[in-house]
This record gives sequence, structure tokens and C-alpha cells, in this order.
Amino acid sequence: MSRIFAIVGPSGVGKDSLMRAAAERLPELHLVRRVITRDPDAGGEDFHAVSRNAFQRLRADGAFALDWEAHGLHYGIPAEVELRLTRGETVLFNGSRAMLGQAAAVFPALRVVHVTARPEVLAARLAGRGRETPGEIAARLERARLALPAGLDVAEIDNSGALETAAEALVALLQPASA
Ligand SMILES: Nc1ncnc2c1ncn2[C@@H]1O[C@H](COP(=O)(O)OP(=O)(O)O)[C@@H](O)[C@H]1O
Ligand SMILES: O=P(O)(O)OC[C@H]1O[C@H](OP(=O)(O)OP(=O)(O)O)[C@H](O)[C@@H]1O
Repeated sequence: MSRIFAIVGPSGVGKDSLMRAAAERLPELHLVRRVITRDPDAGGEDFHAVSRNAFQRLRADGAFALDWEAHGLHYGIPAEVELRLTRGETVLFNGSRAMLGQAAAVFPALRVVHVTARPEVLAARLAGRGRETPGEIAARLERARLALPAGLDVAEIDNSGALETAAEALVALLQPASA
């Protein structure tokens, strides 16, 4: 049976790190490679970098199952995810808390993993990652406490401590038996 999980939470909480750690343990997982209007050399997650114009063309051509704008960037989830779901795969994507209502409308079986960490931990991780400027980091910390929409199937994982601990919690959630 196919399953799709949105991994959400504040910037710097460790969403991408956790997705990668889970995929190391469960190689059958499909981690979505997002299309983003971000500098291709920005580092961090593996993503497909495009210009704003290219993004709009892709969007108009129906290349995305879901897309949104945040942090001044456009993000797209490739439409091929739908094909993977029809094949029975388990799909994980790094999602936006603000866009979960729309995501659940597109993927009715959507399950949400909400990753949290203490505020001082977030600030240290964003600074350590070094992908954003101090101004961008401040804006991301402002958004850290954004609430999730009601009515969704949400599991919580605290990643304030060791990545290994949170990764084990994620792997446990992803086991088919807990589906
Ligand atoms: N549990 C953890 N302990 C220490 N560092 C972590 C942990 N989780 C993530 N990090 C680091 O924090 C930074 C942000 O993680 P990242 O996965 O990019 O977060 P997000 O995708 O949520 O923005 C990265 O430098 C990552 O290596
Ligand atoms: O509505 P929100 O939950 O605040 O999310 C806004 C955006 O932030 C994250 O993106 P991105 O991966 O660029 O940022 P991050 O790695 O710093 O989390 C997330 O994937 C969304 O695209």
C-alpha cells in the first residue's frame, strides 16, 4: 500500500537530516527531490535548482503535484510522485506547515510528521548550517512557532537531542506495521 508523509517543522529543525537518516535505514523509501528557485550552490538538501521563469513554465505545464512559496522561494513537488504512489511506494517530502491543508487536498492519505526542537537549538543549527544570511536566519526563527492546521494525522518528533534518537523515532513511524 502506498503511503505519503510530509516532514514539517521549523527551519533548521533537522527535516532533511532526518529524512536522509531514515532512508539509510529504509532504502525503499523515496525522498522527493524538490524543485526550488534557489541558488544551485546553496548546499543542504539535494534539490533541482531552477530560475523563477523556469519554475513558472514547469508549473504551467503541470510538472508539479503541489507547489508553494516561502522564504521568498518557490518550491515544487514533482508530479511523478503520483506515479510512485500508484506503484505502492512510500514517499517522504520536506513540506510547509502553512501549506498542509493544500497538501492534504492533493494527497488525501497524507500523514504529517511534525519535527520540533527547542528555540536555542534551532538558532544554533541554522547558524551552523551556514546556508542563510543572519537576516534570513532571523526571519526563519520568527516563523518557528507556526501552528499546524487542525484535522490532520500528525505525529510529533522532538529533534532537540541526538539525530540518531530522532531518526529511530522516525523509522519506527515509517514501519509499515504502524501505517
Ligand atoms: N539532532 C541533530 N543534532 C545536531 N545537529 C543536527 C541535528 N539535526 C540536524 N542537525 C544539523 O542542523 C542543521 C539543519 O538541519 P537540516 O536537516 O538542514 O534542517 P531543516 O531541513 O529542517 O531546515 C544542519 O546543519 C544539520 O546537520
Ligand atoms: O510553512 P513552513 O513550515 O514555515 O515552511 C516553509 C518552507 O520552509 C521549508 O523550506 P526549506 O527547506 O527551504 O527551509 P529549511 O531547510 O530551512 O527548513 C519548508 O520545506 C517549506 O518549504
